[in-house]
Amino acid sequence: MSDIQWQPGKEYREIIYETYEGIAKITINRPFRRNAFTPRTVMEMYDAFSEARDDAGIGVIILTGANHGGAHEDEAFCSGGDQMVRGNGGYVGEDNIPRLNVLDLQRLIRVVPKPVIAMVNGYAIGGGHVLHILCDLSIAAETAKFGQTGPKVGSFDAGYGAGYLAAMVGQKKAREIWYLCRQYTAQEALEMGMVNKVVPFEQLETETVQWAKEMLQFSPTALRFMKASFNAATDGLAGLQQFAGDATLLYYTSDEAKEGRDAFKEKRKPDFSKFPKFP
Ligand SMILES: CC(C)(COP(=O)(O)OP(=O)(O)OC[C@H]1O[C@@H](n2cnc3c(N)ncnc32)[C@H](O)[C@@H]1OP(=O)(O)O)[C@@H](O)C(=O)NCCC(=O)NCCSC(=O)CCC(=O)c1ccccc1C(=O)O
Repeated sequence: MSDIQWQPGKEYREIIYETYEGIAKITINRPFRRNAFTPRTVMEMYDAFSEARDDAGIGVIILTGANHGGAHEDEAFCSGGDQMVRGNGGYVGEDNIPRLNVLDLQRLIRVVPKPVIAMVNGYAIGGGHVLHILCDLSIAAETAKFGQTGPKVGSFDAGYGAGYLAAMVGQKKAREIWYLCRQYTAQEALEMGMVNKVVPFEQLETETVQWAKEMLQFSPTALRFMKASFNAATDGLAGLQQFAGDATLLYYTSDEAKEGRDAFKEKRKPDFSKFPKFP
């Protein structure tokens, strides 16, 4: 898709993890099923996002789908849960336990304190559509298609897939998307505010990496707080917890907080008198 020299990272079975100059790229690699996810795919994505989160050299994460080598119109970002492994109580993996573990991944994409870009190379459908919605930014190929299928296949996402989508595109449009199970073009997704930019398929990766590089020039702490503050506005107490956690992290790095810690360790009374009481 581009001539960017991605470096291979940790190895997985159903996804690919690569890095390039501060950017991590996570690619769902099940093109024969339009990149539908199994419990294993989701566990691997969870692990890869955690890997990118813990790596202090990584500032931006890209999520995308593997191409299967057909016409661009056939490519997929992700077609949601793999219906072939859907059992009674969720999606069944090799351990025979039925799971809806994509919900854990949704939370992680929200709370990972680095911008996540959905590089939508083709179909973003069902649970795959929800994943792109949850990413901080979405860059789409002109040929990408968007939509929910829940009511058609006996499923629904009444969490982020409904409420956060409605916050993004408006109540009427979100209801249309879910009630009618239609597919929308990349241009329509752009007009609805679900996508930041649409480019020809051939330029998708170069454009996405360019957006990542622009953000990498900026203060990671400022970007972290902006992400947390956008989440706090929509995620209730869980959003506030994330924002509060970031504030605590920043506070831990201050001499004022260190005085409290050091006084405890040195078995003395803390002296906070020297710290300014800002207006
Ligand atoms: C994506 C399509 C529109 C692509 O169409 P097309 O290019 O014509 O390709 P096909 O010939 O249909 O597909 C090629 C090949 O892939 C198989 N396949 C495609 N999608 C899936 C899938 N999701 N699961 C299993 N297999 C799939 C297809 O059968 C073909 O295989 P062959 O062997 O070659 O025949 C189109 O494929 C399509 O519409 N796919 C289905 C989309 C869909 O309905 N997805 C499921 C939605 S429900 C969901 O994702 C639940 C997610 C979830 O876990 C969840 C749980 C709880 C709360 C929230 C969620 C959440 O939503 O995240």
